[in-house]
Amino acid sequence: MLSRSQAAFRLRLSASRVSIVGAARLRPRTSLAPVPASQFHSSTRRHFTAPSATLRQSQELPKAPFPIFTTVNDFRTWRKKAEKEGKTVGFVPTMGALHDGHLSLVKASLAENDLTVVSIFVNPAQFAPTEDLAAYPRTLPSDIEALEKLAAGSATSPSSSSSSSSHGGIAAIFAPTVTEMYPSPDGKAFTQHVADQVGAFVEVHGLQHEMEGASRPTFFRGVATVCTKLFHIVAPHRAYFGQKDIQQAILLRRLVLDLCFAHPEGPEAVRVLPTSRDPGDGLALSSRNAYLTQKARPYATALYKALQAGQAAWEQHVQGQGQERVAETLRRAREVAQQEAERAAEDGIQIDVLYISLNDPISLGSLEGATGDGGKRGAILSGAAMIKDGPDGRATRLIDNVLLGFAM
Ligand SMILES: Nc1ncnc2c1ncn2[C@@H]1O[C@H](COP(=O)(O)OP(=O)(O)OP(=O)(O)O)[C@@H](O)[C@H]1O
Ligand SMILES: CC(C)(CO)[C@@H](O)C(=O)[O-]
Ligand code: BAL
Repeated sequence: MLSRSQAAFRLRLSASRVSIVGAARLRPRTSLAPVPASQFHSSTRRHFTAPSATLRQSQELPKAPFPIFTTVNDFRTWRKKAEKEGKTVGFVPTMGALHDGHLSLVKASLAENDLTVVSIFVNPAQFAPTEDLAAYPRTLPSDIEALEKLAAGSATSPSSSSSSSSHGGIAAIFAPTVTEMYPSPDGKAFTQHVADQVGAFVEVHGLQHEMEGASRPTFFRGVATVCTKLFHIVAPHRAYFGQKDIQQAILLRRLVLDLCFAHPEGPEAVRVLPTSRDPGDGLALSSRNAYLTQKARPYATALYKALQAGQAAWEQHVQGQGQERVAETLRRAREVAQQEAERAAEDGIQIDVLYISLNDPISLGSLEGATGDGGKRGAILSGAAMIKDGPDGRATRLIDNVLLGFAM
């Protein structure tokens, strides 16, 4: 948790204009329509104003007062300067399409660090070939705008001309290309087919196939791999993640512990912030919520309602035997999920609950039917659901969780 004293850094305002370092094909987008990952950006141009057609288009990008680096080398040059100046660096890895949940992580980083780096990279390695890599929202201009607004709100004093200086603490965006993150000396394009991949990949055994991992078997391999790369490149003192992706956070803490990462500085430096929710109905904010139709949106809270019902059962059964409490928690959550799915179906909205699971917060092992202490050190009640507007509608995959009897 952040202490007040840690939050007391004086943040500095930079008046410099946007500089997209190493960026070429950034293009303004006004909707969430899909853009192929390869089109997002490429290679080596050094200045925003370079006279290529694609760069001219990119002048419509909001004028951000922090640099946007697309190459590892350019980013490292900046990072070395920050190091020399003795600045602490907080890091918020994202896949873009920023919402208030992401911004809550940025705010936490601003409060604890001199400089904050945000990465925006839709990581192909964590998407199975059947998943939504191509359709994933890519909204760089509005992401920059959101960060700029946030920074302007938190700026407290004018900056120096230091090259690692920041605007309200937001110092840099790292938005690399796929080839920058997955270099290919043999010239082969990155493949999402794990069996055909060549090169170094990172796995966290025992944690990567539970819960979400059962439903997305190669997901955490992709996350651990990209976060290893990002941690090496950004070299943050602290990194910020959301509870919404609780398994990811737990697995990354274990990765940092087991592989002796110096940056972030140990598992506790992997900060986990509470899930930001829609203030109206509690739906967990998620970039994928943009896929929901207007008609489906009110039903998207089915999972959260189910988890809340499970949480209430957990709290009511404090005196029960471990297994009784576990069973009742799951029974209630699944019952409400079923009721919510039936209610949605009456209105033509299809909800498929992929799993509702109760797991140990350290081993991530399932507590269901287990002979252990039935959640004495707390439990994660989590789930995933597909929601579809009509039989031919596009499916939106939602996840959510509540923490029972422990905090991150
Ligand atoms: N509602 C939220 N509250 C707090 N943190 C969040 C929330 N949603 C996402 N995050 C965190 O933001 C970081 C980047 O997540 P990501 O860019 O994948 O966004 P997302 O909304 O989770 O997208 P997706 O639709 O892919 O699940 C992760 O650490 C994630 O846990
Ligand atoms: C951590 C992450 C940025 C890695 O791609 C992603 O899994 C996410 O956004 O949660
Ligand atoms: N935050 C989770 C990213 C993903 O679903 O790929």
